[in-house]
Amino acid sequence: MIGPMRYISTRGQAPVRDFSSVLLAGLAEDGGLYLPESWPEFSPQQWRDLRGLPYPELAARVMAPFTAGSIAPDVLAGLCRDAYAHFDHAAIVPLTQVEDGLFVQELFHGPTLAFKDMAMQLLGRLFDHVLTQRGEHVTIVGATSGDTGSAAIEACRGRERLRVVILHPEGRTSDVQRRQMTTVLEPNVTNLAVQGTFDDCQDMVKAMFADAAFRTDMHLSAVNSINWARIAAQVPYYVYSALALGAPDREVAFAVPTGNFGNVLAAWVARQMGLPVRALCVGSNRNDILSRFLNENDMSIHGVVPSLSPSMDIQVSSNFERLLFELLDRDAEACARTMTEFRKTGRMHVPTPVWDKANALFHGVALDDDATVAEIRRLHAESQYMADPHTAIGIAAGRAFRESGIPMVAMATAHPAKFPDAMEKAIGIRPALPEALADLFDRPERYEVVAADLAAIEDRVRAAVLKNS
Ligand SMILES: Cc1ncc(COP(=O)(O)O)c(C=O)c1O
Ligand SMILES: N[C@@H](CCOP(=O)(O)O)C(=O)O
Repeated sequence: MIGPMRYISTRGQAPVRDFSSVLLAGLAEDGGLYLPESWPEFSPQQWRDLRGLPYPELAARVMAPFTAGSIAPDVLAGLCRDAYAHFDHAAIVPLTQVEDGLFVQELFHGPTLAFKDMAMQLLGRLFDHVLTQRGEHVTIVGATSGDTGSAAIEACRGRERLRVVILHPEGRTSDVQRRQMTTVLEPNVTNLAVQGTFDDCQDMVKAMFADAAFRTDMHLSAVNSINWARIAAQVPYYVYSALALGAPDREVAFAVPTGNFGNVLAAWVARQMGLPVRALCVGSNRNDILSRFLNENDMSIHGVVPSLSPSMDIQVSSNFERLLFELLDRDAEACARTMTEFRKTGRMHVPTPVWDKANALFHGVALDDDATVAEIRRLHAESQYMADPHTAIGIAAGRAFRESGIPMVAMATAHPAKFPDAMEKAIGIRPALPEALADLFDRPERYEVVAADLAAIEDRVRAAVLKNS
């Protein structure tokens, strides 16, 4: 019997909540991010008992401590079965070996061809379940650099209790990514192309949450990884691959192409739960703030530059705050102070003992576009593996820190067909979209271009709510 899980904010000034309330709240009222009051731990035998389970069942068992007190275990198991029923691979998250000691775990077998479906397909169903129980509606506002948006739209389209407004940076996603969002014409879906970067979109979302009256009136909720439920739903695939490679009786390491720090944070959560994780390798593109932090203790914002891996064109990685809170021994005041200072000055430099703690586990590697192209080419030639630009960066990061006897699992976060221009540049092949998306470029699009201006964006959200009331 598991006790109810309670959630606290990284900034210490928001109400303590249960899982369902955290799901609906998204961001904490003090601007912080929710995380569990204490970390649930699995014993080695409890890990072993999960070996060989079908993915949906494993996911429900791994997530159960996080939803305890809010969602009954059999309900969660049913939602997980439903969420992963239409993935196009029997294993859901298949594992492939590409080199000696180096494995790739494919997380892109869901409907929008990116790892975001792993959490979002479940979140759509969790929202429906909790909102139906409470007789409520919410307005989801989300920021995307390309993949979160389409996964959220796909998971929420047509759901009666949800309206979804997605902000993407105009002209900074791939055409496939944009069309996956803008060709969905259900009335509960609104797409805004913001004249700015992903960081501007994310700042607009956070500013809407900080506008207390607007937040309450619009019943705002979030599907970005600022929402704890997103992180919780990303933990199980790390468990799945670790168990397949010998955990808990053998250590494993993970390599994760990183932008908003949500995916790699989920791996860190698995470690907090007792999974033997030796190392976490963070791959960045030329927007290399995270690898600069890990290598030089320099988290200074340089401005976002477009790259061949647009989903990682990010400088302010929201989820780093959850790690920082832990690195600061859960001192919420210090965490709030550090984050406020970071946003004011654009720089963060943490005390050396804190930085050392991060470095004991995390390693950072940055690849520019030329190195990314070279890595895609190398993988294709030497391992006959077709990696999209994000995945290639993760694999390169993993190779840089591979240790003998410790399997390194690199996360394949998107299908190469989402980035045909980059793939053509690297290997001369434009990977075809799967059948379900074959006519994507013939479908009509609907979106509005807006300035990165809070009042203008709040107006569009109000209009979307009115349309769907
Ligand atoms: C394909 C792809 N890879 C990697 C990332 C980075 O993941 P995270 O933001 O969780 O660090 C993203 C965006 O989030 C993505 O869409
Ligand atoms: N790369 C993401 C950016 C948002 O990340 P999230 O995990 O916080 O939703 C995207 O593709 O939109």
